[in-house]
Amino acid sequence: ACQHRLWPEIDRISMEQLRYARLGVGEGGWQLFAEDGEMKMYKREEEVNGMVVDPLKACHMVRGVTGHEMCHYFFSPDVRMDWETTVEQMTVIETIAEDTLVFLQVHKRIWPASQRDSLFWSHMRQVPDHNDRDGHDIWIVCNHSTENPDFPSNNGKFVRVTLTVCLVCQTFIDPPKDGAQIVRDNITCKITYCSVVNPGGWAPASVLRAVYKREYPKFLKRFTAYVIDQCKEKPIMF
Ligand SMILES: O=S(=O)(CCO)c1ccc(-c2ccc(C3CCCC3)c([C@@H]3C[C@@H]3c3ccccn3)c2)cc1
Repeated sequence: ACQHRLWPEIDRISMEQLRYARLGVGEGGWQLFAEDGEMKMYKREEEVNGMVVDPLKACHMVRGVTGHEMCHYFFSPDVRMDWETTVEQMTVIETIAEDTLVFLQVHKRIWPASQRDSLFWSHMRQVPDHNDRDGHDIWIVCNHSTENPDFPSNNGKFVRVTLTVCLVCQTFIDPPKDGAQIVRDNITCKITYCSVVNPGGWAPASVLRAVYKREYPKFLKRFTAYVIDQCKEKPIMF
């Protein structure tokens, strides 16, 4: 992967997104728009050329899974269609490395907007976390739009969205008493999910904002429930 032409961009954007995810929501005009238990969703209202591109930042605490497990299932193409209900087709068009893939996805049409597709590299990485006492690393998956001459955007069929998404997960362990073995009940995963999606072509602001408001909470709740369900009978992947 390190000699691939995209590697410098992949490395830079992934680390930028890690820093961005770890910034609090105290400053920068974030407004809380959805809450569900431990999950808090914030957005900023932004438009580019009259198109809604509202950045999103979601913070969540999930008990019983590790950050490695959360990122593993988010990254894996094999299980994508099991939890990602807003995607109609998903293809891996390039394998840059075992932790770096290029996806082409066709998203379900959201009336009255025209149907969208997305083409993005996806990179998973473990990052040592210096200021974390119990020494558990941070896992990140970063998805960022890219181009590929074999799959030109606006090929007449779909409008190509551009996106930058990151899932940053940190594992916290509440060690059991008397040195007993760690079980899932002793584990909590702190998730920060950030996303900026540019619709790539005009769509009514009111429709897009309603879609964002409805779809993001559903998406994150469904994904985290899926990971909990997949992991509960399996050995812990730290
Ligand atoms: O986290 S991921 O990388 C997981 C891999 O699939 C990812 C998540 C979401 C998208 C996405 C793509 C298109 C659209 C819209 C834009 C105009 C018409 C379609 C949206 C809007 C934000 C709303 C939305 C949010 C969540 C789920 C579906 N819809 C989101 C892409 C990738």
